[in-house]
Amino acid sequence: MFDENRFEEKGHPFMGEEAPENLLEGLDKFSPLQSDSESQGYQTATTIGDKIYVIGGSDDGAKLSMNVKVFNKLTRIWSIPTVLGTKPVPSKGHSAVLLNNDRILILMRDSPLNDGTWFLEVSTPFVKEKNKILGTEVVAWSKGVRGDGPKPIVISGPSGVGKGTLISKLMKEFPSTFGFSVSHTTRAPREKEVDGVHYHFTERSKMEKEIKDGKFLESASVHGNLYGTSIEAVEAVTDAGKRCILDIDVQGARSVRASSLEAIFIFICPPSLEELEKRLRERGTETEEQVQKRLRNAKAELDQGKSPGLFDHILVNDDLETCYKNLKQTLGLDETADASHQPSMKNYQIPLCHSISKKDKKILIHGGSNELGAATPTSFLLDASSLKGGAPGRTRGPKIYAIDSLIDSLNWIEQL
Ligand SMILES: Nc1ncnc2c1ncn2[C@@H]1O[C@H](COP(=O)(O)OP(=O)(O)OP(=O)(O)O)[C@@H](O)[C@H]1O
Ligand SMILES: Nc1nc2c(ncn2[C@@H]2O[C@H](COP(=O)(O)O)[C@@H](O)[C@H]2O)c(=O)[nH]1
Repeated sequence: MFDENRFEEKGHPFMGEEAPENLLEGLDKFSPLQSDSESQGYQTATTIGDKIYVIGGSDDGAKLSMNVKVFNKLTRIWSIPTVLGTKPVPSKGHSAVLLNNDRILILMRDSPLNDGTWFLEVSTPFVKEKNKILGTEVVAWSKGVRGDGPKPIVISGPSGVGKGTLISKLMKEFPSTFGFSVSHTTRAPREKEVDGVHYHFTERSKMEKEIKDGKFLESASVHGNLYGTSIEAVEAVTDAGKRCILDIDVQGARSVRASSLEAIFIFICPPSLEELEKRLRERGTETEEQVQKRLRNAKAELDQGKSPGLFDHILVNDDLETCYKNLKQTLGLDETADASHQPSMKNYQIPLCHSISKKDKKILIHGGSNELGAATPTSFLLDASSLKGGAPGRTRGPKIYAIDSLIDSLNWIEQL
């Protein structure tokens, strides 16, 4: 049984190499090799309770696959779980370290740290919830994003209030900061709407199947059609290094609030129902019957918008420029600065050959001995003690400290 508090030391996962003797001397605080995570060929095997999670797969020519299968030690039966989230691009192998007993940290060999740090969640709250809904064993991939990263923004409000108009203004003024989460919908495209840009327009039966397969962060029936945010839509924006904006209805906002996606929730109100009706009609995109339906729904949505704890901010969109200014203020954007500007973090390479030591949530990735003062560190300390977010979406907050010399690495071990 895994014991979170014990020290562990893992050898190089694929080559069967042992850590250099002089490093092992310094690692005397760590117990000998443990069996929580072992490897064979291009796979790692991580034991959690009665289950062994085997990650990786066959070498299909130039590419390795990142498949997941589970061996139940009690029943001695292999199973293939439902895998949610975007899986890592295969590399030259990986290391696996169990964290928190609910997720496996995966480090892709010979990859930049920014691209090569992944988590396979096996029993986080998100995975447990999906287990229940889907009735199958579920695991979920989530990429590690260094630093805190900006929170996604959920914008809700009745149809015609001006959500899309405000979002367009924001994306136009801050093109490198924000990215739009392109939803799926079963409604027909409007004249100027482009598939894949405004929405992914889809068939109801296809979308229903994808919802069942767990591909959506949230979905809802809105004004008679299905709408939903796929996990992929949110991840695509984050992968582009942008802050994700979701334009979704109140039911969707409620689902996202209940998920592990930490976001800022903003509700946009009209100055009056009369003005809302005027805007909907003047937009001219709906039939009279649809306008009536949207107005009826607006009353309920306005009530729900006031539900305690659901929205962090409520803004009234009376004068467009005033509301836009308030929105920017709410998001901490001033008139001139592009808020995407974050201090850049150095992106080191995960060594092709490395050993891993772990104590609690601190992981030493030792890439072999390095000359004192060498330009590129080969050892790193990864501190996973303040992880945030996770599947669906990215896991924010793993801290990486480069270790420049063997002496430093021994000092770190002392501090562990
Ligand atoms: N402050 C405003 N004053 C006057 N008209 C506005 C204002 N904000 C938006 N509009 C107009 O109202 C109409 C509806 O706006 P928009 O399409 O952005 O609403 P929406 O909330 O995104 O609607 P939906 O939820 O149906 O997508 C548009 O024609 C837009 O130009
Ligand atoms: N729950 C979700 N609601 C969504 C999503 N995408 C859009 N919407 C909401 O639907 C209505 C109608 O939109 P329209 O484009 O047909 O006018 C509006 O309130 C949107 O916010 C979604 O992915 N999930």
